[in-house]
Amino acid sequence: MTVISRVVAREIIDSRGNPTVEVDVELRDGSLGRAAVPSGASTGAREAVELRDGDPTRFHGKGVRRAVDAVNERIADAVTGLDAEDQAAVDATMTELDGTDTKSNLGANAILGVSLATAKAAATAHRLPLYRYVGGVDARLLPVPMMNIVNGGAHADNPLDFQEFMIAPIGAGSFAEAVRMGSEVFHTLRRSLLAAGHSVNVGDEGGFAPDLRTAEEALEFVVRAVEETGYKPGTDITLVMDPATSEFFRDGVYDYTGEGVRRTPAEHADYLAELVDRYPVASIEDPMAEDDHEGWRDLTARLGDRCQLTGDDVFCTNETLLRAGIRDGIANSILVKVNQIGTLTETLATVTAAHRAGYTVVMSHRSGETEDTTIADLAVATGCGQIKTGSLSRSDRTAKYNQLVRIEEELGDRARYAGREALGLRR
Ligand SMILES: O=C(O)[C@@H](CO)OP(=O)(O)O
Ligand SMILES: [Mg+2]
Repeated sequence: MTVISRVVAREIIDSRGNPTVEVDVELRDGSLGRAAVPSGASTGAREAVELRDGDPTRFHGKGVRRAVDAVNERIADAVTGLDAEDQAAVDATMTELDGTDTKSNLGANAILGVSLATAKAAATAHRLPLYRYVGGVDARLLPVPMMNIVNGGAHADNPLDFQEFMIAPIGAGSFAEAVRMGSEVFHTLRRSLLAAGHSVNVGDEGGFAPDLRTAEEALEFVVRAVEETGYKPGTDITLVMDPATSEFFRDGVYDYTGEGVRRTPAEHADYLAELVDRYPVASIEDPMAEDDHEGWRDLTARLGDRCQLTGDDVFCTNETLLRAGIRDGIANSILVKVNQIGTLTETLATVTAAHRAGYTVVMSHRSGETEDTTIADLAVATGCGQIKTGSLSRSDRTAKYNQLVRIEEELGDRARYAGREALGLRR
């Protein structure tokens, strides 16, 4: 009874006020799956293509009517009658219909909406929560949240060159406790920023966007907020950064425009190593730019045994790019974003390839999000042990944290909180 009987897409609004695709997949037994598609701002060059209309008279050219039409007029016909339980077949049907390597024909936003809604519909038909339908009986590991409390880069209009400064409550006893700890630090930070005369307006992912210039200034504020809240930096709560360096790697140098400094790849690596020495930073995402493979290799050899180095733009959740990186000694971890690759099947294949190679996996949101909480379930389903889904002040972000609180409650005694081991932390 898990045969797909109806597929409908529509244009909805995301957390930045931009249009995005939402898809309903209905099965013959009446089960409904609904999924909304996220969207990035600092995107990797090799991500699957998000189809936008380019018509300046609607949504300043950002409309997704073409992607919605692709679902309603082409994908719906192709997948109606297929078994929603056969996720791989549904996803393969769409990628074949698309016919390109980048999903630029139908749009990765169109394809992903159908892919995720199909899984959700099948889960509903089986009366299973999504995390258990996808992950099976062993899906009971709650991820360490990486909570983004200071925003910069492409996600805010302050001068900070680095995009994200996060806290990860590795010492919590449960996910709910991790959320409480994060929320407490968030409010302490708010007070101390205000006391120092800074704005406490927030950026795209809900972290504060104060007028700071250097990573050191941001890290000082965050470490102090952790301490003032009563937690031990590095033990109870560790720090995570996403400098999103592809955004400021130009002509072979790292161009810190906010700070007013240009660093060669070697100087930039020295700088990151210094930050790791001076602050309890356990994980850095995109420390090197997507095109700076040499820099990536050198940094991995230099810092990889004491810091999680997570590839976002460099891998784009793409199994082929990941395998090349594994072969070349790039990174020791991968950020996984469903819309970078465009189907659930390919996402899961990338997670499996990473785990087989001993790479850690961080499930991630995009800077443009909706109330959809699929990634919370996927973090538990894959047992990856880490999720990055923004701050504690916007519903598009808290929706994921709250879903994980519910999952933990539902699992009861079976739930385990990933804790410090999830980041590959041995020290
Ligand atoms: O760089 C990132 O990791 C993401 C999410 O935080 O940002 P965006 O969705 O803008 O690519
Ligand atoms: Mg990133």
